[in-house]
Amino acid sequence: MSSHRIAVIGGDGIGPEVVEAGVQVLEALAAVEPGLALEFRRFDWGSDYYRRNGRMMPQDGLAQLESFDAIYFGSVGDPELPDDITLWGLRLAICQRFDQYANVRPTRLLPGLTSPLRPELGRQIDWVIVRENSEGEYAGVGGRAHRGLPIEVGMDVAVFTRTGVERIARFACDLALSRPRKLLTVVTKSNAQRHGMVLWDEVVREVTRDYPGLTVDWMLVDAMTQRMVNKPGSIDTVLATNLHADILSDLAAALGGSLGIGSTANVDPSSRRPSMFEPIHGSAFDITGKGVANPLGSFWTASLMLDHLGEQAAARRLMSAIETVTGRGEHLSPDLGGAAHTAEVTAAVIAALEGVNSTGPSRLAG
Ligand SMILES: NC(=O)c1ccc[n+]([C@@H]2O[C@H](COP(=O)([O-])OP(=O)(O)OC[C@H]3O[C@@H](n4cnc5c(N)ncnc54)[C@H](O)[C@@H]3O)[C@@H](O)[C@H]2O)c1
Ligand SMILES: O=C(O)[C@H](O)[C@@H](O)C(=O)O
Ligand SMILES: [K+]
Ligand SMILES: [Mn+2]
Repeated sequence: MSSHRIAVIGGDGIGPEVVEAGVQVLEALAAVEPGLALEFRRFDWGSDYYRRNGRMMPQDGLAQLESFDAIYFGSVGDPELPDDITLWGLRLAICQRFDQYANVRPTRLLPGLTSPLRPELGRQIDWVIVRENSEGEYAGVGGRAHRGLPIEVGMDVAVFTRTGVERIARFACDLALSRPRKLLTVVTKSNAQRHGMVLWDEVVREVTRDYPGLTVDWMLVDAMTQRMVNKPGSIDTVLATNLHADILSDLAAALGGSLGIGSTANVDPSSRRPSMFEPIHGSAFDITGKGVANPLGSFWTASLMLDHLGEQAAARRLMSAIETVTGRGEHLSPDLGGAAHTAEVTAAVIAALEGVNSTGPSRLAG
């Protein structure tokens, strides 16, 4: 039985809190799931590492990660450091250099959770957002000049390449086709952005022609937000640019109950490099260190990681343990309207994994 080697990068803020909870859950899962073996190696990279070393990860950081089967990630971002330094120094450095160009963000209203939408609408949420994860508004192309002068300029150039659009469109079409509704909504803003977004439209349209079994519709990104709120049941798989999908997926997670449950897979579909799995939220400075961060997003992404590693039975078992806990509603964190701490939610999911009846908050609090 071969063991999956997982690089663990908790990062900053609540990242280490939810990722350590996730490692506990994965270790408990490996103990009960026949044939599942996981090996974890932790990397203390992030903002504290930056304060000590002047960089977010070592110079050979990517080389160190390359041999792992997957990366399990928390978040980056620190109140004392510029967000662009932290994000580009760690998360984007990994996503871009490992060419994890497909970012997959599922949202479903889990049993027992309450959507801020009316109940009949909330129940309809079952989406996967595919985020282009290598270029677009996050290409990193641009610059600053004439600093401090009245003519100072700052530019971020959104970059769309035929190759980049084509490969993510194919990925989204394949994913949409694998889901029962075979429905893809393509998000754009080609009314205002008349070069890159028009190329996006043209190339996506060409690719969708190869998928006659797929129903495809198109939305401008602003109107997409109201469709998510007003007609959630009309949406299944969504393809959007790097920035548009970043924004839409926080909205999606919130509509599904909380940003704390949003999960994501940063995938290199060629499998040449490890893919990276993380909750979609950030460092959450307002709750860091309080022990109340919702770990369910990091558990859900752990399930995505298992699925990616070919461990479908284990992935399903973890997901159903998460759903057992949300369905019972006894161990929900404050963002979901409960009072449970991270450790209690974690213990409840572990108990559900082991098939043990959870006996209530007091025992699990210990
Ligand atoms: N992928 C990443 O690592 C990533 C993602 C988003 C933001 N960030 C960074 O994180 C920092 C903070 O960003 P922000 O405040 O815009 O977004 P955020 O996601 O950190 O927090 C937004 C709000 O959601 C709440 N929240 C988030 N996750 C939660 C959880 N698991 N349980 C309960 N509540 C939760 C927070 O308490 C906060 O009120 C910034 O430095 C930003 O750059 C990093
Ligand atoms: O823009 C960012 O900070 C990141 O994309 C982050 O928000 C994410 O969703 O991963
Ligand atoms: K994150
Ligand atoms: Mn985001």
